[in-house]
Amino acid sequence: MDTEADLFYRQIPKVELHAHLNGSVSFATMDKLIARKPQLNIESSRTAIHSGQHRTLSECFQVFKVIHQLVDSEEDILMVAKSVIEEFAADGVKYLELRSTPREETKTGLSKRRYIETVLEAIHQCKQEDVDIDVRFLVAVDRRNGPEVAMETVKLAEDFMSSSDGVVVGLDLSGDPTVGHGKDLLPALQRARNCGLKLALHMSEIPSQKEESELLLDLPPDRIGHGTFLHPGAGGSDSLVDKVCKLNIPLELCLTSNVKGQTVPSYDKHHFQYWYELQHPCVLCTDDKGVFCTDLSQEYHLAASTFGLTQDAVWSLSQQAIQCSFAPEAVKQKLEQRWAELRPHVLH
Ligand SMILES: CNc1ncnc2c1ncn2[C@@H]1O[C@H](COP(=O)(O)O)[C@@H](O)[C@H]1O
Ligand SMILES: [Zn+2]
Repeated sequence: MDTEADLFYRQIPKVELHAHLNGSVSFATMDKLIARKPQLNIESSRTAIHSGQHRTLSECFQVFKVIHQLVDSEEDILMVAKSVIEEFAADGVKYLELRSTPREETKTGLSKRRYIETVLEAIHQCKQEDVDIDVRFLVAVDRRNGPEVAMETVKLAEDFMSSSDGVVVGLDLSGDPTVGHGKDLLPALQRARNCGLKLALHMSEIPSQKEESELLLDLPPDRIGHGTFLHPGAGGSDSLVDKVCKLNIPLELCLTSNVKGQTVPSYDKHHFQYWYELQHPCVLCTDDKGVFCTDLSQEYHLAASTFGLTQDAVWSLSQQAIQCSFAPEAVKQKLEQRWAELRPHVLH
């Protein structure tokens, strides 16, 4: 273990822009949830993919189903959200955009509105407790649930955008990419865009989504999640790459998630290299730090060691992420200032 290098990656201030709440639950929190619900008889080995292990992407979605059984009440969501925020802060994340799919649970009387309110309450409590991190929220649309639910979710997000004091900033499109087609969700996404919600869309996470990505890019999104198969070398096209470049749409890249989920064969084949060489804005993210057993420091470390990035380059990468966030300009400026102050303490 190279502990000095580990320290460097932990010490750099970081911005996390792609983190699914229920995929980010740590082992420690998972153990608490399992102990709360012994009747479910769930083993902790079913809620995470450990080092060296791989799963197909569809197996990853089975893992989320298990986690959703464990997180099904206001009490659970509050605990999970608070712990996840504290863990990101402890890892040196200064600005976090958390995303989550509002769920209704008849068993516990949870409504989608209460779901979002509870996440916002967790964010509020962390702020009150002076946890050193600025947290915003993206309401997530699970593509599997179809156009009506997507529209209903957008309307909820709209309500919260105006009532949450700037905490709800955007909309995420995620869920199993093999299910449904983005064209059916365009009216909902268009509406979200028109009312001022920022769009962070999972795109081309699997090879068969070329046509869908063309359509989604015409919205256009404000950020792209993964984009693994956009470029010609991966079966995408020049036209897709040209659109992304012309519109300068940042990519959220999640190395461990893609390798463990087997959409990328190995770290050195990750599309980070392609886009980084084009000098396109790339933001390293964790996706699901709990499920994939990682954290943001580790993702920076992995990118640096795989692609030979200098400490200066790593610093620039983390700093550039500020401008890719959905934070208001004043917050971005404060973060830039923070980075400038910390630089001499971290870079030698
Ligand atoms: C691995 N790649 C991925 N691709 C697509 N969607 C993903 C994902 N990882 C997570 N999610 C989405 O996030 C949900 C879990 O968090 P929340 O319950 O919303 O907090 C999953 O059910 C899925 O919809
Ligand atoms: Zn994701």
